[in-house]
Amino acid sequence: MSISETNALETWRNLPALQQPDYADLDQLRQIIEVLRQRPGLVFATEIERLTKEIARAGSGDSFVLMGGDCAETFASTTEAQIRLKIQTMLQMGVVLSYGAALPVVKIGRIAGQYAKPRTNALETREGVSLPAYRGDAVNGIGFSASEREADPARLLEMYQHCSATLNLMRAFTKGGFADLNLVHTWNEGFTSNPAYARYESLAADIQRALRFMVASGAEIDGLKDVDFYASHEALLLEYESAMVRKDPLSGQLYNTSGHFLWIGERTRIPEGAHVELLSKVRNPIGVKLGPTGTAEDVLQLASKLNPANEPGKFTVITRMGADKIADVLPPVLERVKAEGIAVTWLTDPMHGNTIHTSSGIKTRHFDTVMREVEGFFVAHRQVGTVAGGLHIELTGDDVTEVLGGAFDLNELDLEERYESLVDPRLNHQQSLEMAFKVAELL
Ligand SMILES: O=C[C@H](O)[C@H](O)COP(=O)(O)O
Ligand SMILES: C=C(OP(=O)(O)O)C(=O)O
Ligand SMILES: [Mn+2]
Repeated sequence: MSISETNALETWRNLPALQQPDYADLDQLRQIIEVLRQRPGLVFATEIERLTKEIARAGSGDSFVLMGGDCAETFASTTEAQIRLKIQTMLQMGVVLSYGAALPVVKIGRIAGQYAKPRTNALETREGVSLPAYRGDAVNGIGFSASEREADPARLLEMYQHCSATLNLMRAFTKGGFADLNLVHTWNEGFTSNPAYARYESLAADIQRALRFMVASGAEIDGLKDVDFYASHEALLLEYESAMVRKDPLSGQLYNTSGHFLWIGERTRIPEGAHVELLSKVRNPIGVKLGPTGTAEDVLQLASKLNPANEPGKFTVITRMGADKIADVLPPVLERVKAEGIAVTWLTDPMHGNTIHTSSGIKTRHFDTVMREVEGFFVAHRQVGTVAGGLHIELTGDDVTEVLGGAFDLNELDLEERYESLVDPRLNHQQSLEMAFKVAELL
């Protein structure tokens, strides 16, 4: 990029930037940012443009978006097994949703970049000692010591490497034959065998019968051998996100190559803030979270900054209002946005408005409450005549015990068994599949 193009990207620096790390060594930060600027982009313009078109289709009801993954990826979880199980879970959910609802499913991981977290409190206090809160592996360490909690710019480069390794595996899994629909029955391998998977097995058997029938009828089914799987994360760390912007040599347009889809969180989505400013400069499809205090006016202002041309697929709103509030808060927002003719693809995040703490202080959510928000989302859209475009959830492919309820009816004691998330509780593999079956019914 030329100097003037780089400067035009820097306007965010003059605006309020919330939730940024407090780096002690700014020289080191600048050096690392320079290195990142020289690194190859992680994702590519053609993939990003294809995703925008796919999200536009979801916005008009011709497909459905499934966006999911960890609340916070960690460097330690960049293992083949963990990445594979996460992708496998998403692929399985995609099959359940698309076969169940007869709709194509656009699969987008919260993956290969989801390493930075906004926090409610800047400090964490334990036994009278206060230290900076953990803000994700991209910023500092989870250990409760002053040195671990110090924001370290070198972690940005480390994150780039983890993203790159994750994307490499993701591309191999989804383009290298693993995602072949003919192998749909094998996707349960690696998960502990238990009766709750019977429903998936029987769906897989149906699909294979259908495929055999298609082959016998002479149909071309090569397209089933690989899938498009996209990467998304919250674009929180402005230094990193701006360092990953590249000019596409073919079109001359700017893309944030840190991920295909980027969203701005509930805490940082101020229309005149730095996050919106930076992301308004790139071609990527952009999402914003909208919590219970969000208004139609917020959506309209954000749309005019992030999608001034009103291009379908470019602007997504991810509502996370809480199961008890969605019925009151969402319909008026949908009415007004519809009346103004603004192109929005609407997703539901039924996790973040429904976080609770158990009596022993564990952060969790209940599967039934989460499902109630999903139902409220479908009801609101049906009522207003807008399109419920997809689902945004926190999940893992591992058999963790972080969310209450589900087919095994996990209780508060179970949460102590296998709680691994460093920030928010995730649906485990079986709860994720269960949700996919339930959402397929709603569709
Ligand atoms: O993932 C979302 C937020 O980072 C998270 O919910 C904030 O959690 P906190 O309230 O524990 O800071
Ligand atoms: C921080 C998150 O959500 P929100 O901005 O909606 O609170 C998240 O998705 O992890
Ligand atoms: Mn979260």
